[in-house]
Order: sequence, then C-alpha cells, then structure tokens
Amino acid sequence: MAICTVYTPHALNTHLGFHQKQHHHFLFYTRKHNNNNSRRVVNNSEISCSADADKTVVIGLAADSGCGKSTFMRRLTSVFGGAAEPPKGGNPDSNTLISDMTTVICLDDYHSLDRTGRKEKGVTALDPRANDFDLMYQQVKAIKDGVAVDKPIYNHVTGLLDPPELIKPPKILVIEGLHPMFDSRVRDLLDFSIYLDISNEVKFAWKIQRDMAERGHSLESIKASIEARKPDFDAYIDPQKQYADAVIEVLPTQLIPDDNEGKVLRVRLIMKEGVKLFNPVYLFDEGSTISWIPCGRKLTCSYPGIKFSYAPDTYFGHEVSVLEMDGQFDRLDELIYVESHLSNISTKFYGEVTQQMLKHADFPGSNNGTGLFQTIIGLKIRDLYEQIVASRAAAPLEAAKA
Ligand SMILES: Nc1ncnc2c1ncn2[C@@H]1O[C@H](COP(=O)(O)OP(=O)(O)OP(=O)(O)O)[C@@H](O)[C@H]1O
Ligand SMILES: O=C(CO)[C@H](O)[C@H](O)COP(=O)(O)O
Repeated sequence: MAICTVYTPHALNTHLGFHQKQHHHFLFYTRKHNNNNSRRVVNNSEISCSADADKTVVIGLAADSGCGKSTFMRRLTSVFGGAAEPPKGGNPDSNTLISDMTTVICLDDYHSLDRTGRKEKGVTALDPRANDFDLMYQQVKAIKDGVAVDKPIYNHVTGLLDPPELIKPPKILVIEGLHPMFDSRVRDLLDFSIYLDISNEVKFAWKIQRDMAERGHSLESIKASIEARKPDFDAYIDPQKQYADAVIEVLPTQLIPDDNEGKVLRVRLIMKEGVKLFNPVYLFDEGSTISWIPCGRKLTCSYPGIKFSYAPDTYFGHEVSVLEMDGQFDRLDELIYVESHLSNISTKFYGEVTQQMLKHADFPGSNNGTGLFQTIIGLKIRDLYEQIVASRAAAPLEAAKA
C-alpha cells in the first residue's frame, strides 16, 4: 500500500471551490512491492505515489541570517558529489539550490508578509506572524511523500513574493532557514536536524566582516540591525536548538584571555544520544572525558595553539556527547593527524574529512572547528541517508519472509 497525494493547481481549486493551498490525500492500493514512484499529471493535477523505499529524506538546518547556513550547505552537497545550482531557466533570484542528490530550499520562501507588509505591520521576518507555517508543512510533507509542489519565492533583491517555482521530490531535501523546527508538524517531518548556534560576539564579528567590508554598511547600522532582531531571535529562533539532533556552537576562544576579535574560535559539536541511525563522533574513547592538545611533532600550531575536548554532558535535559575544538589549524593537510584520532566519523575511506576540508580550503571556517564539524555532520547525513535507504529496501524482503 502506498499513500498517494493529489495537488491541484489554482485554476482547478478555484473551480472546485477550494483554497489555493489546499490538498487532498487519498489512500490507495498499489501492486505489491512496487518500489518505483509513479507520478503523473491528471486533469492538470500532479498525482504521485511513492513507495516507502523512494521517499525523500528531509533534513532541517536552523540558524539566524548570516550565520553560515550557505557555507554549510555547500559543504554538505559536496559530500554527495556535484555542485548545487539554482533551478535551470528559473527565477534568477531563486533561493533554491539543486544537485544530483539534494535540493536545498530556503524557508524565507514561506514569508507570508513581504518587506513592505512587515514594515506596515511592525513585525520582523523572524516573527511567526510573518511566515506561513501551514503551507510550509503541507509542501514539505508533499515532497516527502513524493509529490512536486509549486513553492513560493521570497525575492531578497526586491523584498517581494515572486511567482512560485516547481520543486520536484529529491532524494534528500534540506530545509534551511530561520524556522525549520518551530512548527511541531514540520519538525516531525525531519529525519535529522541541525542548529547553528553562533554566539552574539562571533555573529557581530562575521556581520561586520560581511556587511561592512563586502556590502558597505556602516557599523551603526549593523549594530542597529542586530539589536532590532534580538528580541524575536531570542523568542522564536534560539529555542529551536533544544530540538536539534546536532548543534554546532561557535564561541570566542578561551585560549586568548579577553579576546574580542572573533577570529580564533571555540567550536562545540553537541550530539544528542539515542537518535535513530546517528552515532555521535568520539575522540579516543567513547563516553570518557578527554582533553587533548595535539600540537607538537605531528601538528604545526602557532599561537594560541589548538585544544580538543570530548565529554558526555546534558543539553536541555537530553544526554549528549560534546566534541570541542578551540584554536585553528596552520596547515590543513595536517588535519589527517586529528582525523585519525576521531571515531564514528562515517568516512568511506581514510582521510576523507581532510580531503573534503582541503577541497574547500577557501570556504569560511576551513581552518577551524566550524569547517571541521560542518564537514563531519555532512558525512553523518550521508551515512544516515544510506542507512534509511538500506533499511527501506530491506523492509519488503523482511515482510515477504515473514
Ligand atoms: N565558519 C565561518 N568562519 C568565519 N566566517 C564565517 C563562517 N561562516 C560564515 N562566515 C561569515 O558569515 C558570512 C555569511 O555566511 P553564509 O552566507 O554562509 O551565511 P548564511 O546564514 O547563509 O547567510 P544569509 O542567511 O544571510 O544568506 C560569510 O560571508 C562570512 O563572512
Ligand atoms: O532573516 C532573514 C533570513 O534570511 C531575512 O532578514 C529575511 O528573510 C528578510 O529578508 P530581507 O531582509 O531581504 O527582506
């Protein structure tokens, strides 16, 4: 049996007297053990039935704007091979990135109020009232069920909502943005979730670097924009980290007393225990408490050096493992020394983490824990995906045997 969903376009919905965003589920019997998705267009409506084995795996990535989501996404898609590009021939201001295996959609596309609308109502884009969670849920669920959707586009250049773009179900759908874990219905669709937790000091340093150096904004306007977002960030974005399966926390270094430059970073990878198909990474000895300064014969370290830590902990009442790296690498090729001391990193060959990091040495964070942990989480997501596919493929065989 498979679940089939029918999506009707606006014209037909209007004819039938439905609201544009409404969709209908039909329970449907298909031939036994049919592993192929069947998708067809009937009466201008797209009907798709997905056998479980082919269902889209959905990953959520939450963070405030300017906190490294795009960089993380580039590292993730690279793990699967191939480059991610905007939909061909579509809106040049589309926020979507498509590669062979993955489609990354930006949840800004579910803003229900455009820039003017938000200004008139006096709400920020972080406020749930400026976002359409019903549509977000319906469309992510439809894609997960194997149905293509017409997703709106929020145009960051004009501040307007543009005509929708067609999103076909990929093997892996990543929903990235401000609120992937805010609405419990959307949260329940996620097979894995990540929160990028950038401390205020570091966020400020990155904003200055990008918005002042690259976009010509003044220091005052950057400070004002961070301040204006803060109450809604604290109310609606930050609390989502309690639901994340993995959190990458980025803090100022502790290796330089009173450092406020934000260049050297202390990065913590917080990994929830007991998450299905996800085995946390560990250093030397699983479950123990380790402090490791690898600088010496095998790793070149200039001031202030590098310090790794690993320990069990609790996070919002959950048992977690925390791997921490404070400091930065002088020579990226020497990362292999660190990699060889980490376990459960889900590589396919010795040195794969180092190879990925070297491949993207020009990405921000490649010399510190942000790049290292983003790369490792990318490998863990690949591993999770492969396990899900393998378990789904095995399920009909098991059922047939029973
Ligand atoms: N790991 C990092 N180390 C240093 N700087 C970083 C890092 N990640 C991001 N940045 C800085 O933050 C800026 C924004 O990064 P990125 O575009 O990946 O974030 P984003 O969350 O996708 O932003 P937005 O939502 O505004 O598009 C980069 O241009 C860079 O200046
Ligand atoms: O928090 C954000 C997520 O990227 C943006 O500020 C929000 O999407 C509004 O965009 P813009 O400032 O371009 O109108």
